[in-house]
Amino acid sequence: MKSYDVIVIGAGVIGSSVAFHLAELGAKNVLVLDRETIGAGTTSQSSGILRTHYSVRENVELAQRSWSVFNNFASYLGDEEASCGLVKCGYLITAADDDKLEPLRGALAQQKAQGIALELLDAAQARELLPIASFDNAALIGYEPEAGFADAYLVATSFARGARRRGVTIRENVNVQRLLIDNGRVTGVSTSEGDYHAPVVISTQNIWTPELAGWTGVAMPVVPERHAVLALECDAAPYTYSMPVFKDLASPGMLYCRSYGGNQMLVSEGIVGEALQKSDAEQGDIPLDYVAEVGAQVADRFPAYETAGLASSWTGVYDVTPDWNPVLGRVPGVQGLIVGFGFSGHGFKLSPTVGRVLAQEALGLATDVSLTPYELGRFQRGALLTGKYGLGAVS
Ligand SMILES: NCCCC(=O)O
Repeated sequence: MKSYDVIVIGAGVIGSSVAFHLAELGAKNVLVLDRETIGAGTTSQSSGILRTHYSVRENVELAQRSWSVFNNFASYLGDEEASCGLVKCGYLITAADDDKLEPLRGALAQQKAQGIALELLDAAQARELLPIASFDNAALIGYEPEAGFADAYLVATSFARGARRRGVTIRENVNVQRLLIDNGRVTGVSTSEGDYHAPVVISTQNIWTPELAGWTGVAMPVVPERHAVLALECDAAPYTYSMPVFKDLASPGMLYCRSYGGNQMLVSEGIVGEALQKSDAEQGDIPLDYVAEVGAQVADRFPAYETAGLASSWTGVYDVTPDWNPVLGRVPGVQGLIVGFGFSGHGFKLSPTVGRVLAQEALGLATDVSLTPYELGRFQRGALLTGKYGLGAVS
């Protein structure tokens, strides 16, 4: 079987980004393997939100660097046909006078100190941007103009195309069945179509990372968690593309919303979801009670949505770690193995930079940002990266 310099497992948005950056940084002989097709797993379920708002300082930097890629996507890829489907509508976040207020104030100040363009708005200014919402209970409102949303599937396929054009081999519908390890060092992978050899393997297996734990005997703290997304339609108050993405820390479910299709509202809760026994990106049931519960929260903030209809709904599965932040870097005890997993529902917005730093690490180059805060050992050391709003996909 053929030998490669680096093998990447998984061609979702993270794996495709890793592959692109490996080639861009000069790797000549790279193989990517995916059990299905490029971007077909959890990537295609992403809500696509792009923001640099985080309460964890390290995440702000990953998101900030990534935003500049999304904002110049075609030139970054050197492909004038490439598009990430960016809708640059900005990001509005609010808290009421409750336990989220001071964490929000702190996160906004920290973002500002990190050079993020940010404005503090009063309710009237917020209503100019998002006239379908009421801001009666808003004690603090932050606005990030350089933010919005994009299409994660388009990004994954564009990175994959860029990787292929630079000589990377991407093989779809190939299932990796185990790692080949000799004397504590990776030597390749065994797959449904035979063995492939490489001294470096990068796993971007997302919700399938528990398989890697089984192959290596190294604990990988990650749980697949299902989340539901609703698309609501309200003729009296369409959520247009010019209206910002909105994060409502004052709602019980810490809702996030954005325009969907230019007139509907995509909405979901930003809290802990349904843990699954088995990794599986299949669609799950969305109980009517859940729709009613989220609908009531939406109507509290968007009064006209009291009479909104449910246009569509779907589920997405997150690879959730104990602190809702990713694990990036080498796996102690298995030389040559690098991982990127545990994105906990906010990996898309970080994907360009994560792909680049994992590629840098694999090639023995200095990484643009330190991977130390994200290393696997943080869970044992108790150096968690938990966000200040608690568990959920804000971090
Ligand atoms: N997967 C949901 C991400 C929501 C957010 O970026 O706030």
